[in-house]
This record gives sequence, C-alpha cells and structure tokens, in this order.
Amino acid sequence: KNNKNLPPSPPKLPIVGHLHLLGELSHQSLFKLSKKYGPVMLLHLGGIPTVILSSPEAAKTALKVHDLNCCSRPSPAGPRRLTYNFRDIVFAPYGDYWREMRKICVLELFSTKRVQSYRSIREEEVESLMNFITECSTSSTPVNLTEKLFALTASMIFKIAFGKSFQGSNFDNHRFHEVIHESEALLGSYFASECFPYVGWIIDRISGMHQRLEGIFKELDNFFQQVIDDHQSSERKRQDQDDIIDVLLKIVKEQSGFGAAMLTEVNIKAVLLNVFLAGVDTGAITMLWAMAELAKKPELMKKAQDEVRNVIGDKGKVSENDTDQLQYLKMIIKETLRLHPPAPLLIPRETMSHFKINGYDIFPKMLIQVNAWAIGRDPEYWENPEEFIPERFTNNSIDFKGQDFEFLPFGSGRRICPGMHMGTTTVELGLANLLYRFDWKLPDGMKEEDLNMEEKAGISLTISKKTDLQLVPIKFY
Ligand code: HEM
Repeated sequence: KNNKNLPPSPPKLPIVGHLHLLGELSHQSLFKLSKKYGPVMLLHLGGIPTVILSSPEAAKTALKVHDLNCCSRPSPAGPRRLTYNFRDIVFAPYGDYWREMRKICVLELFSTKRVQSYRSIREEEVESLMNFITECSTSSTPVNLTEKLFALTASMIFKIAFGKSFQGSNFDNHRFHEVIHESEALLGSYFASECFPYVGWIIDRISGMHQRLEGIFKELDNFFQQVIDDHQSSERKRQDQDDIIDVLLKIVKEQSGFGAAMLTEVNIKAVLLNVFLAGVDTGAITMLWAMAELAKKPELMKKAQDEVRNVIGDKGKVSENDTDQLQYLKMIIKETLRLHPPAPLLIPRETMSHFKINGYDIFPKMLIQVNAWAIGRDPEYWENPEEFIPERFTNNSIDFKGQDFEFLPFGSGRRICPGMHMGTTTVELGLANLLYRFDWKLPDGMKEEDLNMEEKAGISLTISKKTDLQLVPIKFY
C-alpha cells in the first residue's frame, strides 16, 4: 500500500484519533469538516478508519458504482449483543444469511400487500390519537406532539409485530420508549473494548457500559420470548390477520423460502428488534419535524390544510385510500426528509474490497458513513438549502427511492431501507389527519420565530428535535 492515495484527513490525536472532532451532533460536525477537507474525508474514530462521504457524486460512487464493495456492516459490541450476534437484517454482514433475511423482509414482512394488510391497525391508532386531540381542543390545552407522535408509531408497530396493544404486556408506552431509546444509544455508542484491544473491556465495566448493555438485552430478550411463547400457546385465539411474529413463526415451522440458514426463535427476536428500532422513531421524527416546520410557516400549513380539506370534503376523516391525491402533502414529506433525515448518517457500511472514490483509495474493513443530512443541503443541488420550501418538488422527479443521490433519507443500493413503503404510509396518514381535522396555533405568547428547531444531541442512529413540540389544536372537522 506504499503508493496509496488516502482521502484527506484533519490532524489527529494519539489513541482517540479524530473522535474529539465529533461534536454532540456528529453529522453537523462532519458537515463543517467536509467544507474544509472535501466530500471524501478519512477520519480515525478510535481505532476505526472511517470514510465520510458528503456529496451526491461521492455517495453515488459508493452506493451505486461500488455498492457490492461496501454493502457490509461493521460489527461493534452494542449491535453484536442486541442482535444475537448479527442474526438480524440491519446489522448482518453481507453474505448468504443477510440475503435470505432480506428476501424475507422484502417478500414477507414489508411487501406492499403485507403493509396493506395492516391498514386497519394504522387507521385505528390514528383515530384514537385524533379523539385524544379533540378532547384537548375543547379546553384549548396544548398537545405535546413529540410525545403523542412517538406513542402513535410505537403502538402501531407494537400491534403490527405482536398482534396486541401495550395493555396487558410487560411494557407501558413510557417504558417501551425508554427501552427503545436506550437500545438506540447502545447501538450507536463506541465501546472501549472495540477501540482499545486488551484493556478496553475494563473501561467498559468501570464506565457501566457493559452493565447497561446486558440490562437492556435481558429485558428485551425476556419480553420477546414471552410474546413468542404466547403466540405458540394452544390457548391463543386466531387473529384476522397475521402479525409479524405469526409470519416469522410460519417461516420457522415450514422453513419455506429459506435456503442457506435455518431460522430459529433467536432470529425472530433479532428481527423484532430491527422492526422496533427502525420502525418507531423514524416515522414519528418525520411527522414531528413536518408539523414543526408548518407551525413555523403558517402560510404553508394553510396550503396543506386547504388541499386535504378540498380533497376529503366533509367525510370526517382521511383514510389511506385518500392519501394518493394529496400531492402537496407528499411534497411536504419530501422536504421534511431532505432537511431532517431521521438517520442523518444512514447506517454505517463496511467495505469488503479495494476500490476508489474520487480517485482516493478505499481499503477493505474501512467504515463508510454517508452524510445524507449534508447532501440534502448541498448548494450545488438545492437552492436556498436551509429553507423549508416544499414547492421545490413541484414538477420535479427527484424522489427518495435511492436513484437520486442528492436526496438519500432511506439510503440506496442493496441495503436501502426495505420499510420505506411502511414508513411513508404511516407518515402520510398521520399528517393528513392532523391537518384535516385541526387548525393549529402556538401556545399563548409564543411567536413563530420562538419555535426551537435545534436537533437533539446524543449518540444514536436517529436524531430528533431538541425540544418537545407543543401546539394548541382547534377542531375543524
Ligand atoms: C421514515 C421512515 C424511515 C426512514 C427515514 C428509514 C431510513 C433507513 C435508512 C437510512 C436505512 C439504511 C440504508 C442504507 O444503509 O443505505 C434503513 C435501513 C433499514 N430500515 Fe428503514 N427507515 C424508515 C422506516 C423503516 C420501517 C418502518 C422499517 C420496518 C419496520 C424499516 C426497516 C429497515 C431495515 C430492516 C433496514 C436495514 C436494511 C439492510 O441493512 O438490509 N425502516 N432505514
């Protein structure tokens, strides 16, 4: 590797490398660094060489031209434990096992037909949120949309995965959120044992990281085991539609469509973890930012309300059949995902062979992080990139399906998000009803410019809004 042409790198410190350059919001720190060091930049995070890609061209080279060279995942300690040694989909290394699991995902779990079959669950959960908001509107009480939107997606996913609601389970909504957020933090954290061979494990024990990981693993494992056992009990009543555990148990029983690996209950638990972590926060964060942006720009809120009220008339609620007609709402969702991609650095990839990006050598076992947040703000591609302007998508074919590299909220290539349809269906239904049924105003004394649009700092694959969004609903329908 003597003649290697590595990507540019800022000066680094011994041992920690460039870790100290990552602020509390690493995608923002990386964006700033990329302005100085360019769209392909090499950082050493602990002991791990990491290539940061911050332009559409660089992302395209990695995720399209060389997708096969960089479609594996790294294997850090947090995901290793929580996914039963990578027996899930999100963190499974590229290979036969991942391919088979991905097939199950695409064909069985998140296919259009399967997503459609959960329509009544989504509509019921949205209805129950609308009833709650109606009550608040009678007393002009502000609604904490942050809390309520997370509760909405959590209860939808809970029912879709387990066929039942929180009631009667080990979790209440509050604990469930704590567990999800703690798991996300552990999945995104650096463990000293990975960065510092031989001694790192001692640091992890002293710092409490090891105990945190074990605690959350046991809690999730017990819970998943209990619901799997319930599903296998002879006393269980048949449901109208199969939930995700039913689908996976059938595959385990029949071993159908599954070649290279034999599925067991452990694989089911690992997939369930993915469904929760990938499915709950991403949808809630998108709805939340969309409502925050609209509250800040009431003229856009009004335009969106006029559209949905004209299309739906006095039907009283928006159902999933209606959302295809809501073109402006779809533009709002795209613009929200451009400015606030819930996973701003996507999910890290690991390279498998040598290739080049923009002439720089990339070697096997390097980490690739695509800064989708920075790419969505690239002034070469986006006019007034910091401004929320849904109209920019009028008569514009740019979409988030992984072919337009200036807009990558769901990633691209072999590892593109398989839950895209499920995610957008939920977001469209939730937002359409919020806008159709209520007018929204800011709490007394607050002005549009007072709305805090900062992001919440923390180590997690997903990033939300820093402060809770509280808005006062006024019933319209
Ligand atoms: C607005 C909603 C969502 C967003 C923005 C989102 C975003 C992402 C991103 C950025 C990735 C990484 C892609 C890459 O590496 O190139 C991903 C992967 C994944 N997502 Fe989503 N996601 C959403 C909803 C969902 C839902 C609802 C589910 C399922 C319940 C889901 C399941 C997954 C899975 C299983 C993967 C891993 C795929 C693999 O590694 O092969 N996502 N998602």
